[in-house]
Amino acid sequence: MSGNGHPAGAFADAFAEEENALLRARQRSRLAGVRAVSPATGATLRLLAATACAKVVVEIGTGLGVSGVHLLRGMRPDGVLTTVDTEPDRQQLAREAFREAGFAVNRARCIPGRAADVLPRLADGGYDLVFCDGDRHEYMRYLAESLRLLRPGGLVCFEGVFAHGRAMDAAYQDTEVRELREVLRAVRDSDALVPVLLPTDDGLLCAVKRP
Ligand SMILES: C[S@@+](CC[C@H](N)C(=O)[O-])C[C@H]1O[C@@H](n2cnc3c(N)ncnc32)[C@H](O)[C@@H]1O
Repeated sequence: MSGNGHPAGAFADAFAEEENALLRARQRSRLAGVRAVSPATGATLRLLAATACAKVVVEIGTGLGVSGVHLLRGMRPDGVLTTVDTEPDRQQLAREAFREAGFAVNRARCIPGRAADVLPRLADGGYDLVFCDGDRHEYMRYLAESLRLLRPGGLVCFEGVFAHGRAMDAAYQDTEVRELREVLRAVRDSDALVPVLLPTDDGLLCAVKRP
């Protein structure tokens, strides 16, 4: 059963049929207690990276590399993934996953640190896709940075916006849920973005920056 507990989600995960390097990275994530994107979410990221012919992608929240392998699979063969995480030990294992998946070392640039410190150092308007899977409390900040980082026609994606069903249940009013609702509203209502909320696993909010 997939993370959202729906049989259709489990079917979509099985359809994604992950390779051995991904299965190993997923297993290492599980053992380390780090939540990785579901197979269907990974396949969605791969498709979006391919659709955008992505050459330069930013990921916030490297984890142990599951989403990174999916993104790299969809990107152009000369594309570079810049991936940020506060935990260098996790990034070391992510590098291992990229290597096992057959990607040359220069395809991924792992930057240790807090996204709020690292993102302002990245160049304006040059990125094809920004994938946000770091600190849920910082998603509004990631949105502002993404609008600056993305080229016209580039994509931003936020993982986990359902907060395991809490975001859509008015009974929940904790800070994280309120902040996620704020991101959902901001993306939906932005004149600069064309949004969609995909019900894969824990909710993947995506938007294209208007040219
Ligand atoms: C859900 S995991 C990422 C999983 C990964 N995207 C995958 O699917 O394999 C979230 C990661 O974000 C990192 N993180 C948390 N707060 C962060 C921050 N403020 N800046 C950068 N990374 C952060 C955590 O260390 C953790 O590895």
